[in-house]
Amino acid sequence: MDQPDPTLRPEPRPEDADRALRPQALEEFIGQRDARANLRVFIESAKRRGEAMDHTLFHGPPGLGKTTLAQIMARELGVSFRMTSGPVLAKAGDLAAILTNLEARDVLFIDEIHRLNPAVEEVLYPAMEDFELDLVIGEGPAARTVRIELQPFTLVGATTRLGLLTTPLRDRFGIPTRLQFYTEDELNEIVTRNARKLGVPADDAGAREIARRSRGTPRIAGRLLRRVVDFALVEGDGTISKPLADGALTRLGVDSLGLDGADRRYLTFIAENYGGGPVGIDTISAALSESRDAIEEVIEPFLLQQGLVQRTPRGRMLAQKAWRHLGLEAPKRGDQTSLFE
Ligand SMILES: Nc1ncnc2c1ncn2[C@@H]1O[C@H](COP(=O)(O)OP(=O)(O)OP(=O)(O)O)[C@@H](O)[C@H]1O
Ligand SMILES: [Mg+2]
Repeated sequence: MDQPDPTLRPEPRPEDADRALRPQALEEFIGQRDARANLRVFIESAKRRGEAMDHTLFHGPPGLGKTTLAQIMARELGVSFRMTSGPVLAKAGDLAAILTNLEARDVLFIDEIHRLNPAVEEVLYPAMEDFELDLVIGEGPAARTVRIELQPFTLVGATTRLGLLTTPLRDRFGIPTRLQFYTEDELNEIVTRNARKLGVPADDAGAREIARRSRGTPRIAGRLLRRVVDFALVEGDGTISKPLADGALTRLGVDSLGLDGADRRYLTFIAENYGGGPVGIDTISAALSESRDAIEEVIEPFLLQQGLVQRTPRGRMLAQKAWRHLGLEAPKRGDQTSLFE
């Protein structure tokens, strides 16, 4: 089975040379209006009080700006940014070493926080709540606990899977923030600005074409822009117009809704093998050779948001819009059809 083109997936890739394009200040960060407005207040308040800002949890699909916002928070708070991730913190001691090295009000960013080892998570609770660390030293009857005071700090967690967080951990975040897919207008602004930064200007229709086909995701917009820039420089006149963007994106296999090969395989499978569903996630996962996690975290959120697919208790179902997009005729289901229009 053909593998999805990694360029078009929202997960981070090593070749993401997007540091130059990453917004550095809250002011430069486009979109996520509500989250941004709230963060501005909480950051300003923490600064006026001279205290560490409350622990903040960013959740939402990959590539929407969780890491970027965490970095911006540290910069706006004027503190250091320390970064680690759930899978990297294997032992309680790993986390303890990081926590004891934090300075007052620092931001500690834990990416993929839903993948913390339970023993490490135990250490995190008192650290988040009381800025204290209970360390067990030694083993067996000689074991004893020492309590270490920590500097007050801000934990910023990020996860694509809020549902996998334990309740005690979730409850310890004062500021839970859900990131949303970006609108076409917001992505248009991001693409226009980034094209200018890359020295290859885009006219409005050109930028909009890239925005429309970026799956609501700035990371994908950044990647598609870089590829379109290549076409503009080599086969075009060094600027991005709609025909140029359209031609480049079509050659990259990005369709008019921004769906890539994996998305289309998912939709086509349900259409052709299950008459539009319902079909269970495990069946889809086995048939497409994609992990269930990848389907739930990466493929489905955008298809659900676009109203192409519905989640029902009996499984996934295609909506009318998906049939239209695939250019297929939806089977007649009697009175059920209207439910999924
Ligand atoms: N609001 C924005 N404006 C401009 N660029 C953005 C914005 N949000 C994100 N980006 C860009 O999109 C890319 C992905 O952002 P980021 O790494 O913060 O996503 P993420 O949510 O942490 O993803 P993951 O879940 O995979 O870790 C970065 O290159 C960043 O520069
Ligand atoms: Mg990230």
